Amino acid sequence: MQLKFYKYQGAGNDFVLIDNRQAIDYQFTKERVSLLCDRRFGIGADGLMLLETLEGFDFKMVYYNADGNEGSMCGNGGRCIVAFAKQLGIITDTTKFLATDGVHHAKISADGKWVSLQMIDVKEVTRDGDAYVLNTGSPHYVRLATDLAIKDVYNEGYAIRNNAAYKADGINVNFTEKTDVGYFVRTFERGVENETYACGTGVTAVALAMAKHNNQFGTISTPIKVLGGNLNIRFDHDGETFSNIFLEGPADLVFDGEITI
Ligand SMILES: N[C@H](CCC[C@H](N)C(=O)O)C(=O)O
Repeated sequence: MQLKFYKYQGAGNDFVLIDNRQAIDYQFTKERVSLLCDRRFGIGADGLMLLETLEGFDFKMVYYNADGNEGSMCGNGGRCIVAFAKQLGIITDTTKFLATDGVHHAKISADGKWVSLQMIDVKEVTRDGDAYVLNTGSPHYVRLATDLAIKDVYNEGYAIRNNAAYKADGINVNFTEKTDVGYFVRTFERGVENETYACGTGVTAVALAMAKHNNQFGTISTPIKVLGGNLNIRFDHDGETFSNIFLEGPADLVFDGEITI
């Protein structure tokens, strides 16, 4: 059978999107998803998403990591699926959808290429040595770094993701460095098991962790540069809770096609 797919990217974090409103008679097993996401044997992507119908919501987002495991929340994927919903004519400029971590609201520009996505509130930020650990829909480790442009993110990220504390459940590892206007971030992603060009829940985690690190309170806006582009995080911090968190950035359709499955 032929599977119609759409390939999107948000700041270089790329995804296969499938319109599953008609509930395709096909099991998206771990093996099948990892093959579809394989850059040599398949379409190639950091993750795969199904857009499904759900009463009370514009749609439901089902997210799989490139290794085929059903993942936790994906921020850039969330932004891309909002752009996909607009392209399909399901939404116009605002939306409410359900993802694995709960309800998300988002806004999309008239040209469909810029998405502001509300993320879940965050209350708990813990420490692991000099790093910060928090869950922004997915679990993240955030550590300040120097000379980030030439850092060995793959090997250092791999070592942290696979150490005794994180090996079983995995974690996404973010390294960050201050820039003139905000932060530069590079991320080793669980489920891709490699560095990606951007990670939405990861840059969100960095923005929150740095607000805590720098004792910043009130309404904060943090521009973040990643390998694949630029993102912005807006949020409120009252000293205990991070709320009204918005991840903002580009989302683009790259191509669409059909693949024999
Ligand atoms: N790329 C994603 C993160 C996917 C989450 C995944 N790597 C996991 O924790 O299972 C993002 O933009 O937030």
